Amino acid sequence: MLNAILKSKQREIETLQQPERQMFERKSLIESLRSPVHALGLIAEIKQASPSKGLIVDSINPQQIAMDYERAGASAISVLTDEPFFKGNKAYIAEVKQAVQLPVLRKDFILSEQQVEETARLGADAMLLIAGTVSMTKLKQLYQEAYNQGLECLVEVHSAEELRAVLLHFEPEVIGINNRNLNTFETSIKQTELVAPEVPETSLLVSESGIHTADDVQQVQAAGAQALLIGELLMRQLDKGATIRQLFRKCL
Ligand SMILES: O=P(O)(O)OC[C@@H](O)[C@@H](O)c1c[nH]c2ccccc12
Repeated sequence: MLNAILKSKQREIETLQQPERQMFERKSLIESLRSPVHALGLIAEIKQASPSKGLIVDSINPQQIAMDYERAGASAISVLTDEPFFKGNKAYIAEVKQAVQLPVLRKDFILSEQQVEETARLGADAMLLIAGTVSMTKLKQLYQEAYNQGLECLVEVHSAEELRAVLLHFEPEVIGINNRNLNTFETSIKQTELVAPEVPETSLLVSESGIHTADDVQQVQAAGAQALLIGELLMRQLDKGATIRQLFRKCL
């Protein structure tokens, strides 16, 4: 599946036209994650569909969801912008920036410098970089280009091997351990326990995907996660605030 997504993304990049630059006040992802409202930082995601789950909700109002997340004490909003596989939209970035004060992370498959520039123009504060999708040399170049454009990055790995390869090239400020294997879609929060010991002390550690219960949250916190990235569970729940409070109830 990942290969199909990357192929489609390459074609998209070939015809990419730079959008007009949106002007918003930049908000720092890392600063927000380091001063959480709840026991851990929370990146709450706006995601209508995914290749593993299909349609998650029938329709979405990104501004309303972002405001609900903000009120519920989220630290940042993750916005899917990939259309073919996640039913996202690039315009959601500006819509969400207009609606809330939180930093906005662009979630897409960023493979080229043009997309980094596009991300800055769309008004995002930060973007996702996935270690399993490009060479390590390219990953480092994209990371540097992002910071040149004033964007922060969440660098995502799935395995300890991937993380080690990244660390040979650079030390990301924010590291995400994706509990979901993007090739098989298998999700296990044990992945965070497995990989966390190899994350440098100076990097902020985010546990991503498959987090559904207060036990899950307690488990990844014990493993060393400083923040969570949650999509599906929050998208399915009408009362975001109650769901988030429930999730943190077993944390210190
Ligand atoms: O919906 P979940 O299981 O809570 O997962 C959220 C997020 O981690 C997931 O959407 C994600 C993680 N890495 C990605 C890369 C691309 C697209 C999406 C993702």
